[in-house]
Amino acid sequence: MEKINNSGDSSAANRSHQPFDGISNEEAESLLINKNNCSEHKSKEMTSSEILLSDNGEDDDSNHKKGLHHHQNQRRMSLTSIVEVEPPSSSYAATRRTIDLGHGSDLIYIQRPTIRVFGRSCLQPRDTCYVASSGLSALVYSGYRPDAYSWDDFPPLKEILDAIYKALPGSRFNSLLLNRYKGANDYVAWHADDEKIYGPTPEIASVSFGCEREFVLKKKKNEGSSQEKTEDGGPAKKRLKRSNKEDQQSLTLKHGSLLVMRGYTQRDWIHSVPKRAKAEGTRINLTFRLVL
Ligand SMILES: O=C(O)CCC(=O)C(=O)O
Ligand SMILES: [Fe+2]
Repeated sequence: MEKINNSGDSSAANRSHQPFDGISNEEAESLLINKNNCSEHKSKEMTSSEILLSDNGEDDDSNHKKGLHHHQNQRRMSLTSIVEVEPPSSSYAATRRTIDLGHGSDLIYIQRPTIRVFGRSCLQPRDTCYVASSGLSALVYSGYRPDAYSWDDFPPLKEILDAIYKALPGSRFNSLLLNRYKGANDYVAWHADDEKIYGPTPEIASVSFGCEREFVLKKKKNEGSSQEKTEDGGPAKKRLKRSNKEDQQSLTLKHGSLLVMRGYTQRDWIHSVPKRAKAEGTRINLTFRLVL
């Protein structure tokens, strides 16, 4: 992610944008926030206990000091318990430095993980968290390899997954990338989720909570698209430079919505959630994926 990948063809892809009824109010509330359209209602800033997992470590190390606060007997975990989970140990170690000043003084410095964009190292412009079944191939994107949390730590995620299965019979997902957009300036840059671990036609189920945001798709620019190939698979026609309406799609992803990207969407299209000045509230997005 965070990368522009212009490789691949450009055949049309299956997309759907449907109301996602699978999540009860209670469920949504336990996961979130503010159901208002944030451009109409200024959202209250989330308190620290409401903030979903952040791997940025930029505030302090209090979450880590508090240690695990799993309320395992609780049917639904509150956001508080989701927040106060220690990150998986190796990424934690990689981004945390202790400096012993001697004589009983020390410093702890926690670096927010960086990604690489156009060869440059930068901070992710949103917070992320990766949850995956054990034993799967590692996810690596933009030079960043997040460690995976366990599903068992977050019962609400399993319930959301069950609701997705009801909406999408026959689907299967074993991993999840969570994105938290804290406000107008958080975004995800143009990219395709075309990592090999997802296979050639990944199905990605994307559930949104909180502030609605625009989701934009753009057809990849490469020649040799499947649409442009001749029936016998011969050379593609030269592509016209100007883009037309069919080359772009834009959807508003509302609170509680489910968007499914399927078929060759990742091969042939790139997508983004751009910065939007009016999107003042926090948005949580969960993308369920199948690592093959
Ligand atoms: O937040 C969204 O709706 C999209 C997130 C996304 O594209 C991703 O996680 O790969
Ligand atoms: Fe994506």
